[in-house]
Amino acid sequence: MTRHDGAPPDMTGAHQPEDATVVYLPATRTDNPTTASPDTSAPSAPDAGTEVELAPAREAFNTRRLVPEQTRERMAHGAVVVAHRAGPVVGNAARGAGGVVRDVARGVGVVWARYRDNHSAARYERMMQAAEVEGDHERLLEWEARAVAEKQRRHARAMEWLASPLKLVGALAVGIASIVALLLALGIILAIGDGDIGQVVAPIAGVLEAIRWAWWFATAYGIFVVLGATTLGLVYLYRQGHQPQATTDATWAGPGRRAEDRVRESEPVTPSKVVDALKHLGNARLRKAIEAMADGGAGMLSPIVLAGTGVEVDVELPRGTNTEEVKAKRRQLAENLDRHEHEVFIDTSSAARTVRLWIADAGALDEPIDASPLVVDGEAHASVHSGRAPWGRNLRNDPVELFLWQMHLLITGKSNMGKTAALRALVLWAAFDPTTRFRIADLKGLGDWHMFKNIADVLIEGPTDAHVIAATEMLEDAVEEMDRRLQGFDKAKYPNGVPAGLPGYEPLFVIVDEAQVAFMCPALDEHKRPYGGQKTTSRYFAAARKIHNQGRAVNVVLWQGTQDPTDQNLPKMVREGAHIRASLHVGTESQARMGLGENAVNEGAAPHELKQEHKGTLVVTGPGVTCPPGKTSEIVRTHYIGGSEATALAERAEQRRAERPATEPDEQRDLLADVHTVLGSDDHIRTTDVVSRLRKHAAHYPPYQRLNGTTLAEQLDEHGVSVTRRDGIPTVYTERVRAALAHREHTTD
Ligand SMILES: Nc1ncnc2c1ncn2[C@@H]1O[C@H](COP(=O)(O)OP(=O)(O)OP(=O)(O)O)[C@@H](O)[C@H]1O
Repeated sequence: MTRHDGAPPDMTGAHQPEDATVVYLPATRTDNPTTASPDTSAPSAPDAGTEVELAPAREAFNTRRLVPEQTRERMAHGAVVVAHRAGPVVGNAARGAGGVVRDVARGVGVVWARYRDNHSAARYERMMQAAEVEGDHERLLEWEARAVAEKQRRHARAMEWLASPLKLVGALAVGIASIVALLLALGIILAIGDGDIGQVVAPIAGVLEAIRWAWWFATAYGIFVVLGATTLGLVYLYRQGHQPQATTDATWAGPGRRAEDRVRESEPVTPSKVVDALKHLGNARLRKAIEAMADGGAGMLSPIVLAGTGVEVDVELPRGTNTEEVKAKRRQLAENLDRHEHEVFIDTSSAARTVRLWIADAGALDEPIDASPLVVDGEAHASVHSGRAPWGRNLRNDPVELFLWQMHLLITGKSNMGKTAALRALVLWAAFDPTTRFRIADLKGLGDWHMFKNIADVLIEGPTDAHVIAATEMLEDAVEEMDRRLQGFDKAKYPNGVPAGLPGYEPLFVIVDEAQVAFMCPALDEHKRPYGGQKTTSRYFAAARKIHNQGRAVNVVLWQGTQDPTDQNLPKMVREGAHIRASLHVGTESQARMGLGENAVNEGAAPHELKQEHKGTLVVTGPGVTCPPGKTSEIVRTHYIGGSEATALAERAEQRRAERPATEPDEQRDLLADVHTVLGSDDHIRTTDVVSRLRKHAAHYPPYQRLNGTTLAEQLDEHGVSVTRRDGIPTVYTERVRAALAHREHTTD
């Protein structure tokens, strides 16, 4: 427990004579007692303050000497309150009158500001500004919608007012006519009853008399009524201006402060502050239990320790309260600690009935983190089998590295939160391992993955159905490769499974960014099977499932990045198939559950509580992730590797891969002859089917393993075989291959 330096010994209460009843209080009034610094509350010299009795505060002091900070803050508060109350007693009359006038004037300001607030869009503007500053876009949109609705309501009311004078005159005329008729009817009844015709107008005369009297009263005594009403009004204004909120509430007094003008104060997190924040969580049982503690709650806390860009403290909750109650009040707790909600994390500690609070330094999470070691280290090496990919830093600022060997991966998040960058950072690292192979489909196609053009065996870039079809075929080819590996595996020789570095079993990463595009693709193949969708007939879905089920053991893994997960664009079976699951900011808790799984969210993972402005910050869970003790997920602020840095890294990775000792056979195969062989008795076959037959035909010939439909078409073209579309699908015709072979034979003879 730390103490504020420089606190005079008598302020702790320990050295004060027990009969002392006087302390010195600062003369300066502090408007915000909770933020009064210890120095202002701690009197240093008698002449600096006003002498007043403070027995109750002193008593409180003695009972809380174990928490000096807390006590001193309370003293500060007490001092302010007492000094404030003592003001009128010690002040002179002139100062008192001046104060009253000031308070009345301030009251006018308060009432006017309140009126304006209630009758203009000012409140909405203010809330929108606050939401914007906090980056809370959902709240911003909500207030925007409310502002529009309010403007419409006002407009409708103004239009009603325009039509109202006519209506008012009409209503008045009808009202007067009805009253006159009523009075006449009454007069007639009286006249009949009394047998006196003069009574007919008597009720009307009575009413006129009453009006005359009221006029006389108003002219004779109206001045008193006016004086009385004015006095009441002034008293009301004085009370409004006199309330402390009049000076502290920026919205209703003085010129309005814009939310962004407010400087955020990163006050140190002291034990007293934490206890006070817990006490004011709005949980009566917790408050009462803290108040009943002899040490004022200090015993609940572990020492507050520095933890990365914030501090960490364990709180052992009193009996009768539970950790869930505190976790549910995260926003309140954060605000009590002068932090944003996203700057406070509450975990259940391994100790019973104990929560672990991590409280960021105010604004610290908005700062970018350092560059990736991959960028900084010019000599970067990687081994997916034994190494870990540097990804970012956790909230405690410790490096986070992922173990990726034989791991399927899924990254989800709202658009533009950094999903591609986070996924690409891992792929870039893996590319530094020369044994790795990549097949990449970027279903956005804006060049985010273009730097892999010389590294990946397959690179598909684009968002159309044709690109989805190519991506699906890429997955299906990977399934074939997986099957080949499974069937060709020598179980007798390798009883412990595929060893690292086994030729033909190189780590193959099948990567699909923007995978939601594939699931949502409506295209059908010639057999009316859909490429997209979530049914077992869906080709993309089926291939993804197969890789998830069996790929890991033979080093074929699927890494997918997908936007805004839903059951439609990310079917349950596919998301559950990933070993490592990461989520950047998503809109709702149910999306967080889709991204990370039920368990992780049940145990506290909350990517939906990340903020929109925290790009690149994600929650990750899975076996390849090192999590804090007792936790199943970790919050990571990922290193950002931008496009040009990624390009430079990819070039370096290319060089490293080129330095790899040649393991490829010197064998040179005859493409034209091989294509002719695999075409067999077919007249024509789709280009991608030719590729897959070639891969099978010469399974250990790397150039065929790297082929795709486009590169095959290019190479066949060099041999004089043109690939043309049949029903929109690139197709190889046997006749053309045969003709090219004949032509070659003829020309070489
Ligand atoms: N780790 C990071 N730190 C800081 N900023 C980042 C980080 N990652 C991404 N960004 C910012 O977010 C922007 C979007 O990144 P990225 O393209 O990776 O997002 P995305 O989620 O893949 O978007 P979309 O789904 O719309 O394609 C980047 O241009 C960059 O400005």
